[in-house]
Amino acid sequence: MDSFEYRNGRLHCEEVALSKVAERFGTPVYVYSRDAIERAYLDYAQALEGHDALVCYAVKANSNLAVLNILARLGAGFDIVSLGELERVLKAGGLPEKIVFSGVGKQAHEIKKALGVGIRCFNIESEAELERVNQVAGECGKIADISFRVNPDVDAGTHPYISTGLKDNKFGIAIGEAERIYCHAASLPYVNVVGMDCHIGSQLTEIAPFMDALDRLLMLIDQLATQGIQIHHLDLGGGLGVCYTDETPPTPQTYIAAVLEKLGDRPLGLIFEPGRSIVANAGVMLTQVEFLKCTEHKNFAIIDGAMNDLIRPSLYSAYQDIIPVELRQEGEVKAYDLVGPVCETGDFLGKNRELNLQAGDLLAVCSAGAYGFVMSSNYNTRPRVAEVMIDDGEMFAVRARETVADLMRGEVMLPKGH
Ligand SMILES: Cc1ncc(COP(=O)(O)O)c(C=O)c1O
Ligand SMILES: N[C@@H](CCCC[NH3+])C(=O)O
Repeated sequence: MDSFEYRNGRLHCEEVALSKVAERFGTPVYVYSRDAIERAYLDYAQALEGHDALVCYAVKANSNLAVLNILARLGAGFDIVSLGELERVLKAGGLPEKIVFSGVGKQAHEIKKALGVGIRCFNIESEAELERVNQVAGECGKIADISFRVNPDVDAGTHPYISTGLKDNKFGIAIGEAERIYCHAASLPYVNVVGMDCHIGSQLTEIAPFMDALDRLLMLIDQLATQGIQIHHLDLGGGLGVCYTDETPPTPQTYIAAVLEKLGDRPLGLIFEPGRSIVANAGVMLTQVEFLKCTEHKNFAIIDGAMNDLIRPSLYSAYQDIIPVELRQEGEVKAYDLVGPVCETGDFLGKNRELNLQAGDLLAVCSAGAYGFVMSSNYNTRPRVAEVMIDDGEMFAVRARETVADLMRGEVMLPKGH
């Protein structure tokens, strides 16, 4: 979290004191650093310089238009999984020819729109989906460039809920069936086989699983060549982990160097789809302590942020650092469970955290730039929070806080007499 540091005991995002952000926009609020996003993207782009390669940011990690626009201006491509994400990327200035479309359940209208704007490639995840893409493309009078997401059956060594490359997972086509399915695709009139992709899971902290998957895919690519099927690009998905607490994931440079070494002089284009490693540590969520509730058994700090604002701790038991926005000299450090106002026992952002707290204190939940706001909900009729971008010492509201009226928009009561 290089962009977030204490200056004279006050947590800053670059030159901006986070207490000022809370004062102006209220809490809870997500705060992102443009500089951190750019540096994380450039780590990938620079490591790939001189190669036929594209970095397609995984929009699902953080789809705020300002985030997408910052990346589009740097020339990034995008990995999307829905029509909504496609519309966002186009609105943010992303180029269709740099978009890859992933996901297990692409609907006909989504495929049609993506074909219409001319995306680069459909990452197909099943034979049924292949048939659908072929049919829709035929109806539109187009030929769709496709890749198959191959499930290499490797253990990514990550949390089971975010592991995707095992044969029990719903994602991709089984590696054992890939040759047959590729041959079938090659016989269809409205698809053009151009690539192969995989994504074995998220928050990987070792290179080995990526390399295992790569070995298996390269063998498959060679096997397909003997059938006359040429693979032009290999898309290795996302998945590179970040440091939430004490993890030491490989840097993009180390990971990419290992990939390039293994590829040698094969004439293969490369695509990466990083999400978390671009935005996680470029953001925090600020929350305020409402009450302290201390008993002889337990100390609770009841905060205004909840599981609906940031669900990772409740959903995956994920650990994210929670640190004070202003360091306090007086008072006493105690172990607190940091719990929100939502009516669920599972509503916590952190447990057993050693903190020196008073009601009214501001806290920053760290590494919240990825899978934070995007996974938030309106549970308990809680409006989704604001998002703020820090750029060059200035704060910009890049998403306004929802109002309760926003939440009721579109709802109607039954008419009288019913
Ligand atoms: C197909 C695909 N690509 C890319 C990503 C982004 O992954 P990460 O945020 O771990 O880089 C995901 C999510 O895990 C995904 O499912
Ligand atoms: N949402 C997950 C990661 C899933 C990645 C989606 N393919 C997380 O918060 O860690």
